[in-house]
Amino acid sequence: MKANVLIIGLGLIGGSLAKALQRHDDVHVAGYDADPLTARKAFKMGIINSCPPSLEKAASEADVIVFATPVGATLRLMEQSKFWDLKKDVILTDTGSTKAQIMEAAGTLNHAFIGGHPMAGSHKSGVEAAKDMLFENAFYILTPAEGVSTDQVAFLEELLSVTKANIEVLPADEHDYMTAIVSHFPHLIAASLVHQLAKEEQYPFAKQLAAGGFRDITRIASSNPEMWRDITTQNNRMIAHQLTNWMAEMEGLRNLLLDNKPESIEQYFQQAKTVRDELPIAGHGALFSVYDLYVDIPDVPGVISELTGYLAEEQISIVNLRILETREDVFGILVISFQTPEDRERAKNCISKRTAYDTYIS
Ligand SMILES: NC(=O)c1ccc[n+]([C@@H]2O[C@H](COP(=O)([O-])OP(=O)(O)OC[C@H]3O[C@@H](n4cnc5c(N)ncnc54)[C@H](O)[C@@H]3O)[C@@H](O)[C@H]2O)c1
Ligand SMILES: O=C(O)C(=O)C[C@]1(C(=O)O)C=C[C@@H](O)C=C1
Repeated sequence: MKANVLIIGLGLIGGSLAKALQRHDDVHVAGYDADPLTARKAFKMGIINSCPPSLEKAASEADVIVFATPVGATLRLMEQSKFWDLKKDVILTDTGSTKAQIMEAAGTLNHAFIGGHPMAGSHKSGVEAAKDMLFENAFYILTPAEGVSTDQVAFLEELLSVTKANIEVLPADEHDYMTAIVSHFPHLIAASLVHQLAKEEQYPFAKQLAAGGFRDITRIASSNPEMWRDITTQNNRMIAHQLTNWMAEMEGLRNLLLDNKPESIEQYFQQAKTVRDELPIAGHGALFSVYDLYVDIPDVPGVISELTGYLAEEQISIVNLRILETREDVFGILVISFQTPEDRERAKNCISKRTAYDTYIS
């Protein structure tokens, strides 16, 4: 496909998208950042093909404009874009973690706007953290504004296909409700746990003891505060709704603690483990589904590398591997996950052809 793309904001997400777009033969990626040093760095790193000094001029030459800025800045840029001399059929899109306010603003624009949100990221920010494979296998949500044609959505989908993300169209309010559950509210919990540790005065040594568990659950508290300020203020109602649910959950948990019945406490953890273990594999995004193949393998060294070697020879990509600790109710012990049902079918045939191991689809 042929297109001039302008990415505004060349941090983790804009930089990663620019890198992925380099996979197209005929797509020119221009990059702009409020920080000129970032734009020059992105150009030197080969992430973008040009770094025009004038935002307005670059915008007027673009077929697609991507706002990859914190969502507060995106709203301001969308407002400014009303004064840009844009091509009539330009497509505007964004990468923001919130969608409702962005789509409300999109309704005031005179050009096609398709909201976007790749459900993948990191606590790291900046162009140095950009990765061309960041969005692979993650969901990439699109929220087309009213009046946007299916051809325009299809064009954007084709442009984004090189990210290898799973593109899904969703209404903005549903997007914001669900991301409040799986992304925005958990961010507040992570930050609050860190605050609770910071306030500990009786035993300051507790900070030194913070090991795997605390670090795992609070990793995201190290993210860019400006980005999370904007996400939180734009989606505050949905997040507050989750907080209300959480407080009720905590009240129940307090009663569980005060009752101190071992069976009830174990059951609470068991139920959480069951739900957590059954979540679609979180390859990159939280809303990501995979296709599992169960393989009954003997307990001898080298079996896993043998199997993955056969799959590699037949160019079948694996998304995840795990070993089940129980054989109850499942036939296999090694679970290999694939991105598509077709890959799983090819893998099943490959393993059946080249080994004596039984394979099952649950
Ligand atoms: N970080 C994540 O995990 C993640 C995941 C998915 C989506 N998002 C969303 O993508 C967007 C970008 O996030 P990021 O992680 O890349 O942030 P980032 O901090 O890594 O990069 C943002 C970039 O935008 C630039 N910028 C800020 N205001 C600007 C302006 N007015 N004009 C031009 N450039 C400006 C900054 O200089 C910076 O280079 C945000 O809206 C965020 O909500 C983030
Ligand atoms: O992995 C992380 O560090 C993230 O916080 C990524 C994460 C998320 O909450 O899952 C953060 C914000 C996004 O909009 C999408 C993805």
